[in-house]
Amino acid sequence: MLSHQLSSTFGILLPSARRTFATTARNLSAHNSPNDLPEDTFDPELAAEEELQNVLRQRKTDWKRRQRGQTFLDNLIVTVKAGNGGNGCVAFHREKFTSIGPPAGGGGGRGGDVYIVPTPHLTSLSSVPKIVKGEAGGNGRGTWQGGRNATPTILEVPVGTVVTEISGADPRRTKDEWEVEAETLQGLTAEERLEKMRERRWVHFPRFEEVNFEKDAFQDAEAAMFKEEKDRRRVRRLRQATPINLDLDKVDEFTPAVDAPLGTRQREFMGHLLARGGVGGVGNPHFYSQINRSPKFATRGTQGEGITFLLELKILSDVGLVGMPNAGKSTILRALTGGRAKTEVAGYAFTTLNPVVAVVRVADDGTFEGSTQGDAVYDETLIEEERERELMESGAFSHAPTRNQRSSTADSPSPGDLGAGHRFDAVETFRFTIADNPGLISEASENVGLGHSFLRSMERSLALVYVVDLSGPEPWEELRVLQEELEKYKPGMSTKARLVIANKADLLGGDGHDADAVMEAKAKLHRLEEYAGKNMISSWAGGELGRPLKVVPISAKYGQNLKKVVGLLKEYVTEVRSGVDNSAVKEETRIV
Ligand SMILES: Nc1nc2c(ncn2[C@@H]2O[C@H](COP(=O)(O)OP(=O)(O)OP(=O)(O)O)[C@@H](O)[C@H]2O)c(=O)[nH]1
Ligand SMILES: [Mg+2]
Repeated sequence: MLSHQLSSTFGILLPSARRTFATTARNLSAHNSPNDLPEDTFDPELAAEEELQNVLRQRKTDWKRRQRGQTFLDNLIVTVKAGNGGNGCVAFHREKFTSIGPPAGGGGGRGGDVYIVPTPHLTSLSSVPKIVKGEAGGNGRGTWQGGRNATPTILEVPVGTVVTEISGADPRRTKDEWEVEAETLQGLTAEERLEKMRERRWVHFPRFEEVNFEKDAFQDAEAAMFKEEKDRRRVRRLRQATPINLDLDKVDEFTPAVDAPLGTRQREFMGHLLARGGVGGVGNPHFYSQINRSPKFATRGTQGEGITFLLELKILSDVGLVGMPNAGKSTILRALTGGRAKTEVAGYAFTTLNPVVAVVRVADDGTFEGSTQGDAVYDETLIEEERERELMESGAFSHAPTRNQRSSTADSPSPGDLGAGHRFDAVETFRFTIADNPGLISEASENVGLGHSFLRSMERSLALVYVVDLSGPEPWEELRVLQEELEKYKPGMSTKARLVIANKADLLGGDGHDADAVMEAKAKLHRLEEYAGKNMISSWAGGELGRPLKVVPISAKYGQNLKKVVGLLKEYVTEVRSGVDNSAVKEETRIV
């Protein structure tokens, strides 16, 4: 929608049309000026392919919109049921010349435990199942063959997930095996109840059920079992009194003990235990005694623990970008990280579907990683891919030095000479995280557009930054809507805003020689500043006084004036992190 407005107001080519000119990217990277127009080399094959890509992307976006934020999950209730233990077996040994052998039923295997482990490969809880079932242990078999122990189930969740056990009187809590049994036994006579309870606990030799019940040996075994079960129940209740609470904010790595004796088996780290599997039942040899030399019963395995958990994904970032679709939030993120953050940029609304958090690294002199990229242009993802492919095919990278070669030839580099990536480590003195969010539109707080699940994740940013499209007809109107939506979602939320970024300033002011256009651009920026100064007040981090929001005009695409933004953000982040206000008002530099 906005790109249409842009194209008509400022006479630039629509992105989809622009992409069909194969030389666009090369032109932009060679001259690096917004006013250089591409040569007309239309490639119908490329155009058709790009059209198809566009349709596919648009379809994905439409589907996502229809889901109303359902596919981005940042909180989820998961019921975990560990595996049941395998049943014991009733069998007697048979072999040649031994017609009546000793009892030989094997025990059941252990039920599978369920573990949880954080992984950096996931970013949302949408792939986490709502019900997790552990594997059951194998049943015992004849000739003393024990059942197989079940392999544990490992539940992978994104890093930053907080796991809370739902316990107590909460109706969402999973009932334990005794509560479930009590429910099923309700309304039955005493005899029926005993029958049901025995059925759930014992395995009998075929047709010996009634005989077993009469035997003293069985009744003793049953009494012992009930006592043991009582202890098990008490242990389970004690465990429930201290609910599991985990904050999985880093990837745990298995570090083998260095002082372990040689030959000790190191247990692999599987994650954090959520639910313990059931114990396997015992086979009939277990009940062999002088008074019962032919036990014809065995026990069933116990049930695995069933626990309900609330998983919450906390996407914590220092700064959250808030803006309408197409304002250029993703481009800003890419420009600030020197293209390291891989977030999609395209000229249609709702390109970004899930929040993306990236780290901005700053050196002492205000240089940030993105500013080390020279005159890089942060264009739409498709155009950049195309540009890279063309360069690769033309062999432009064949003589490029490797990372090692680069570092060995550099003598005493200044921050500006260093490229992005590990080499920036040497000069980095400050870092903060910034979250690119999906676009907000009017009524987003009523779950229109991509819904309010994103507003919830924005809520977790320490500070917010508005991003508006300065080339749009009324950027102040965008600002008003954004503020209104934040307030409607949660009153007071807009006071977290610290800055207004007026993006796409390169589209204003003509080619710089047209005095009228420059005046017009300046007047527009002035009006925006006036609006922000009058209507938008951010709260001090530590006090009650308000402070009007600053407006910084930038061009994310051409990386202009970003140093100013990074400088201010560094200041604000330090302020909100410490809860103390120390902002110094400095004169703004303008690029129009
Ligand atoms: N001329 C110009 N175009 C820009 C600038 N920043 C972004 N754009 C273009 O604006 C369009 C939208 O950019 P995105 O970064 O995808 O916008 P967004 O705010 O992330 O959009 P959504 O993810 O849909 O909310 C793309 O075509 C960008 O190339 C800029 O500074 N100047
Ligand atoms: Mg985006």
